[in-house]
Amino acid sequence: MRLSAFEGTLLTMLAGSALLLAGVVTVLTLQRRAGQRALAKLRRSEERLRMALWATGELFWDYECGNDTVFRLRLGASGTEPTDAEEPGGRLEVAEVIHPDDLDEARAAMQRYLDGESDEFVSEHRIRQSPDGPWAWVRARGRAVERDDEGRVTRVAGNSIGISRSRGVERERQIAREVLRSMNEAVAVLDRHFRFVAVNPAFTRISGYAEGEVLGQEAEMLDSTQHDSAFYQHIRTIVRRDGHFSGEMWQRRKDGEEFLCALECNAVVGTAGSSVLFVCVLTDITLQKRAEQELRYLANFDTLTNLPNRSLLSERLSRAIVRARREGNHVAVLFLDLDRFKDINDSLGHAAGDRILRATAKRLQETVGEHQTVARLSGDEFTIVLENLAAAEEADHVAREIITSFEAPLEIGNRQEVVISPSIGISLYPDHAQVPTELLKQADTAMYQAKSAGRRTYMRYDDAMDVSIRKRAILSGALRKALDHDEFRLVYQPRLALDSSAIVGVEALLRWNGAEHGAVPPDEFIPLAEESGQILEIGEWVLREACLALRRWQQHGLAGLSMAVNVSVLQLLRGNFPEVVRRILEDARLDPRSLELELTESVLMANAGQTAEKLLALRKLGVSLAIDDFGTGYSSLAYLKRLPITTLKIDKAFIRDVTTDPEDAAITSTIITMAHSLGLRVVAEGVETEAQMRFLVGQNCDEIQGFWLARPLEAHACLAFMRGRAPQRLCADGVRAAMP
Ligand SMILES: Nc1nc2c(ncn2[C@@H]2O[C@@H]3COP(=O)(O)O[C@H]4[C@@H](O)[C@H](n5cnc6c(=O)[nH]c(N)nc65)O[C@@H]4COP(=O)(O)O[C@H]3[C@H]2O)c(=O)[nH]1
Repeated sequence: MRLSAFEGTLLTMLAGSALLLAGVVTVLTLQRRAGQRALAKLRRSEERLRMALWATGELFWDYECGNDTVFRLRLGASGTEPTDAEEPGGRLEVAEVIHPDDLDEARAAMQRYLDGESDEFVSEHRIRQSPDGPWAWVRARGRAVERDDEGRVTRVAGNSIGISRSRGVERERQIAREVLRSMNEAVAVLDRHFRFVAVNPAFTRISGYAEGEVLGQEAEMLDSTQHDSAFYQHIRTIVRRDGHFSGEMWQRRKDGEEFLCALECNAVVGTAGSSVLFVCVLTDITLQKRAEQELRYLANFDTLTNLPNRSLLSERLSRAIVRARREGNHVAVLFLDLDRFKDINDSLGHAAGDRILRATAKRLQETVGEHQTVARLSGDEFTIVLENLAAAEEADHVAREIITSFEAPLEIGNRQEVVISPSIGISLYPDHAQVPTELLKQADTAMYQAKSAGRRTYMRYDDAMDVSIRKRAILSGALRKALDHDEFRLVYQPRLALDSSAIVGVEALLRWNGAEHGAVPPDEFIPLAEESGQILEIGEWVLREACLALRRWQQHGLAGLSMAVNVSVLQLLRGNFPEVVRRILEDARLDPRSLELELTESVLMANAGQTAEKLLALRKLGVSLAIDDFGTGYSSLAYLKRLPITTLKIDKAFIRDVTTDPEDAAITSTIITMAHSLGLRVVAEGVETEAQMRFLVGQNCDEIQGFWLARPLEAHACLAFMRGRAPQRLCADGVRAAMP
C-alpha cells in the first residue's frame, strides 16, 4: 500500500513525536534516578553526621538573638533517630535552659562575642537536659550563622560538650591543692627512695626548709639525734613493706632544734601495684606533748612544793595497801599540819607563807627519805605514807623524828628563819582501816587530837577519837552563839607581890557556862575559838570587861592594882590590836600602865619577828607585856631579849614539883635569875603550897599566883578578897608568916 504525502508526513511526524517522548521519558527517568542517588547520598552523609554527633555526645543548639530563644538538638541513645531535648522543633527561653547562677556570665560571654570582642562564643555553665533532669556542666561554643542586612548577627549556632566529670576532677584537684596549701600539718611526698618530691607550705614552716632546699633530697635530712639511725631505717622498712606507718618520732628542723611529731605515712600505689610515692603528714606535737605532760603534772603534783597532790597520794596509798596485803606488813599514814601556820601566813604575808611550805616539804622529804611518799594535800596539810613497816611503833618513831627535825628553824630566804612545829596524826593499815580514804580520815582525826593535846606532838588514831571530834564540832557550834547569849563571864585570880606581901594585881580568866554544855573549861573552848577566829571577838569582849572591872574596883578605892588579860596570838596578828587596846583603855578611862597583856611563849617565839612591831606599839601605849607559861615552849631567853617584854610568868608545871624535884627547882631558880638579869619581873603561876611559896621567896621571885593565895574569884568575891586583905609583913627569912 502506498501512502500519500500527507500520510507520509503525518507518519514521519508521529514517529518523531514518539522518539521525542521516548527521549523525554528517558531524560526524566535518568533525572529521577540521579535525584534518588543524590538523596541517598545525602541520607548516608546525614546518617554519618548523626552517627558522629551521637558518638561525641554533644548537644547542638541554635540561638536566635532577636527573641532570646534557643533550639536544642541532641541525638538519642541509638544514634539513629534525633531526639529533641525539648519538644521537637520547639524553642526555649534561654533563661529556662541555663542555671540561674550561671545565666549572667553566659549572657555576658554571648554579648562579648556579638560585640566582636571574641572570635567565638565560649561559655561554661550548667544546663538541664530535660525539664526535670539534673543540672550538668557544659562547655558551649558557637559562631554566627545568620546576619541581617546590616551585618548584625541574628543567629548563633554551636554545640555544648558535657564537662561535669572533668570539671569535678579539676575542682577536686583545686580543693586538694588548697587543702594542702592551708593545712597546718606538714605534708611531704616522697619517692620510693624516700626523696622529697613535693612539700606544702606547712612543711616549710615546721621544718624551716624551703621547698627548693628539700626537693630531691633524702628524707633522712630531718632525722634527729633523739633516735638512732636504726630506728628511722626500721620505720622506712615498715612503710615500704606495709604501705603505711603511723606513730610519733623526733625530727630536726633546719636550725637544729628537735621537735616531736606525729607521723602518718601512706603509699600511693601505681598501676603496676607497687608503691610509687609515699605521702607523709607530720604534725608538730612538741607543745601538745609538753601541755599533756604539764596537765599530767598538774593533775598529780602540787605546783608550790612539787610534792604529789591528793590524787597521786591516793593512788600511791592504794598501791601501798595492795603490796602490804600481799606481803603482810603495815602501811602508816602520817597526817601533818603546821601549828599556827595561818597566823604566820597572815602576819608574814603569803609569799613568806609559800616559802615556809616549800621549806617544810623539803624538810619532810629529807627526814623520811626520798623513797617514802610525802604529799601536800592543801594549805599546810602534808601527808606521808610509810611502807614496809613491821610494827606500828616504827611510825611513831618517824613522827618523833619529824617533830625533832622541825626544832631547827626553817630558812625561808632573805636570811629569814622561822621556827614552826608540826602536829601529826597517824593511822595504820590494816589496824585502823583498809582503804585510803578511811586511813586519811583517821590520820586527820588523830592529827586534830594531837593539836588539842597541845600541838607539836603526834598521836596514833583510836576509835574514841571520832567521838571526841564529834563533840568538838558540836561544842564549836554552841560557842558561836555564846557571846550573843551572854554565856561568858570573867573570874579574877589575885597576884601577890612577895616583897610587899600586897595584892598587886589580878589575872582575868574567861569562863563559859553554856546552856547546852554547862561549864566548859577554857582549855577546851579557847582552842576552838582560836580555830574558828571567834577569839578575836571574844578576846575584845574579855579585854573590855576586864578593864571595866578594874575601873569599878578603882572607884571602890582600890588603887595600884594591875589587870592581866590573856591575849591570843590571833588577836595580836590580825587587825590593829594596839589600836583596839588604846580605845578600850580610853573608854574605861584606865591608865595603860595598869594593864598587862599575857602572851604564850611558844607563839611569841615562833613569830618573834612579826609580833615585835605590835608589841612595841603596845609598849609605847604604856601597857605591860608578860610571857605566859614560860618554860613549856622554846624557853629561849635569848629570844626574849629581842622582845619588849616586862614580865615573865613561870609555868605551873615547874612550880608543882619545885620543892621535890631538884631539876625543877634548878630550872625555876635559873629562870628567875636570868629574867632578873634581863630586867624582867617574874611571876610564878600555880603556887598551891606554902612550901612552894617559901621556895620562891628564897629565889627572889617577884610575884606569885595560885590556889595557895586564892582561886579565880567572881568579880564581887575578888573585890571582897582584896579589900579584906591588908598588906602583911613577911617573916625575917622572907617567908610570909600569915596564911591567906
Ligand atoms: N593547877 C592549878 N591551876 C591553877 C592554879 N592557879 C591558877 N590556876 C589555873 O591556871 C590557869 C592560869 O591561866 P593561864 O596560864 O593563862 O592559862 C589560861 C589561858 O591560857 C586560857 N585563858 C583563860 N582565859 C582566857 C582569855 O580570856 N583569853 C585567852 N586567850 N585565853 C584564856 O585558858 C587557860 C586556862 O585557864 P584556867 O582554866 O582558868 O586556868 C587558869 C587558872 O585557873 C593553881 O594553883 N593550880
